[in-house]
Amino acid sequence: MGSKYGTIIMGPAGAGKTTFCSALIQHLRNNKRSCYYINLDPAAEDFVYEPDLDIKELITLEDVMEELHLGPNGGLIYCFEFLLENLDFITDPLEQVGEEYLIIIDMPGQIELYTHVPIVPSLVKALTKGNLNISMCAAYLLESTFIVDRAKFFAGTLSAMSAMLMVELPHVNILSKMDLVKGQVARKELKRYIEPDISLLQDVGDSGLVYEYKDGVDAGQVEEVVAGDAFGRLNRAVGQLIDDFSLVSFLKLDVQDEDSVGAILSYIDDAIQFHEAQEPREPNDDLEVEEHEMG
Ligand SMILES: Nc1nc2c(ncn2[C@@H]2O[C@H](COP(=O)(O)OP(=O)(O)OP(=O)(O)O)[C@@H](O)[C@H]2O)c(=O)[nH]1
Repeated sequence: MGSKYGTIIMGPAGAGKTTFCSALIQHLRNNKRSCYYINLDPAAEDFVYEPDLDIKELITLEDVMEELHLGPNGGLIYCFEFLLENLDFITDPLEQVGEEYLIIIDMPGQIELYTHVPIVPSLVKALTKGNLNISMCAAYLLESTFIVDRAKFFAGTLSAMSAMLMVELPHVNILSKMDLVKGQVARKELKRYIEPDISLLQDVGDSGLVYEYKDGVDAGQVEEVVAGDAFGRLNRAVGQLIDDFSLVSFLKLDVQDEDSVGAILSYIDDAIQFHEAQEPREPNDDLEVEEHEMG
């Protein structure tokens, strides 16, 4: 079975997707592995590594907004609908990509593309089924700085869960920008976010406090949260939902640390079963197959 392997990098705007792609490409190069980098953000401009395939060669957000008088979000949806109508733009070049490559797809940050409209699910289906049959996982990034606001962190966790359910791929969830989480209290508390602990939400309701880790320093008690009963009940219900499904846990990413990038790559490799396919075949394997077919 010939196959192809890839990962689609998703997450909210500014979560560090493109930065992670660059770190991943660098790490793959250091380890003499090949990759095929695709940019699907029709507004992205600055890349450390030039993409092998860039949606801007097909359509740009700037042109769409100007010619069709659309805003940035409507324009982005249009760009993706256009891509879906011209899928050979992406499928044709991918036909040529060998199984030793890791295909990396860098997505835009508008999460409505995964959660509100079935655009990304349709794209994923086209890549993972049919001729291409790419073994693919999603890497979903959420900023670790979100932990300054627990409700925001859980909202982010919910959107990760929603994306998981929509795209139906194995998911690797990542807390990015770990270099910004400093200070002992922050590090200690972080464990409760890696496997989201719903009592964190309860704590907010009970104490009425949130903590700010400003520039990595614990700034302590900075804000009163008016946690009315209804808000508290909603938080608990959302927390319970996340807990019941036990779907979301996070890996920590520090892009400056090669080991951290390597660790995440090994989760991605496992999710897409990359290494199983790369194992060298014994010379006799082919013989056995032939004998079996003949017999
Ligand atoms: N300190 C720190 N900053 C980071 C890290 N990763 C990304 N950034 C910064 O965060 C900002 C956004 O990073 P990007 O990689 O462009 O994020 P993105 O998710 O691709 O953004 P969109 O494509 O706009 O959704 C940039 O200013 C980066 O320099 C990180 O690990 N640590």
